[in-house]
Amino acid sequence: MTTDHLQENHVTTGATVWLTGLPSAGKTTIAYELADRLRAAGRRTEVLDGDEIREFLSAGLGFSRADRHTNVRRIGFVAELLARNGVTALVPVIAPYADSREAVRERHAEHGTPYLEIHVATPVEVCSVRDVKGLYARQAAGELTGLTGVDDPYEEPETPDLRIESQHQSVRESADSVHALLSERGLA
Ligand SMILES: Nc1ncnc2c1ncn2[C@@H]1O[C@H](COP(=O)(O)OS(=O)(=O)O)[C@@H](OP(=O)(O)O)[C@H]1O
Ligand SMILES: Nc1ncnc2c1ncn2[C@@H]1O[C@H](COP(=O)(O)OP(=O)(O)O)[C@@H](O)[C@H]1O
Repeated sequence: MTTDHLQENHVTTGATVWLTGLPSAGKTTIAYELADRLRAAGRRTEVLDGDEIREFLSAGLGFSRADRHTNVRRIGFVAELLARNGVTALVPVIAPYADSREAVRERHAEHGTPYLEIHVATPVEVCSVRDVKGLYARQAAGELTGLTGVDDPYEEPETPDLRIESQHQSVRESADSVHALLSERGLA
């Protein structure tokens, strides 16, 4: 018996798509828009939402460098497991430190699992106006410290697979560009 029928018009390879960027950059919005499309096309897809992960898998972790590193590595571990088993894992998580992102990339490489890094590169000036969760306002009011991109580091990816300037695009266009990249790589 051959497995040719599995290959015909049907992508069976999973992948991790990590959307990194500042709070309010557009990571979550793009991830859910893309998830809808991939599911409509019959792909198995999961969004590993940062807030949900922090409620369950990473309960108790804060926003220190060490805690963020632990959080990102845990999420990377789960994403790789999903991706290795045919799921497209979409990860809208800040991941502010280059070494944490590199650890996740290496883990995927060790297992031969496809990994794409998307930098949602919306400038802090735009993010702070969007301020979806009111974090920038709280930081400005002195009610919060250690906000990524304001008074906590964000190490920009130097060579992402794709950079999105969401301030110049609609949500649809941003999701299109990630979808196109997945298709180009034979992953959608
Ligand atoms: N101090 C500080 N800095 C940054 N972000 C903060 C902070 N406090 C709370 N939040 C909210 O938590 C979300 C970031 O957590 P993540 O698990 O996605 O990111 S990471 O651990 O920093 O990689 C992040 O979600 P997004 O806004 O979707 O990026 C914030 O809503
Ligand atoms: N091209 C775009 N891509 C993604 N979000 C956009 C875009 N243009 C405007 N937005 C808006 O920016 C906000 C981004 O919020 P969110 O996705 O929660 O950000 P993050 O997950 O990065 O914190 C949403 O209100 C969304 O509608």
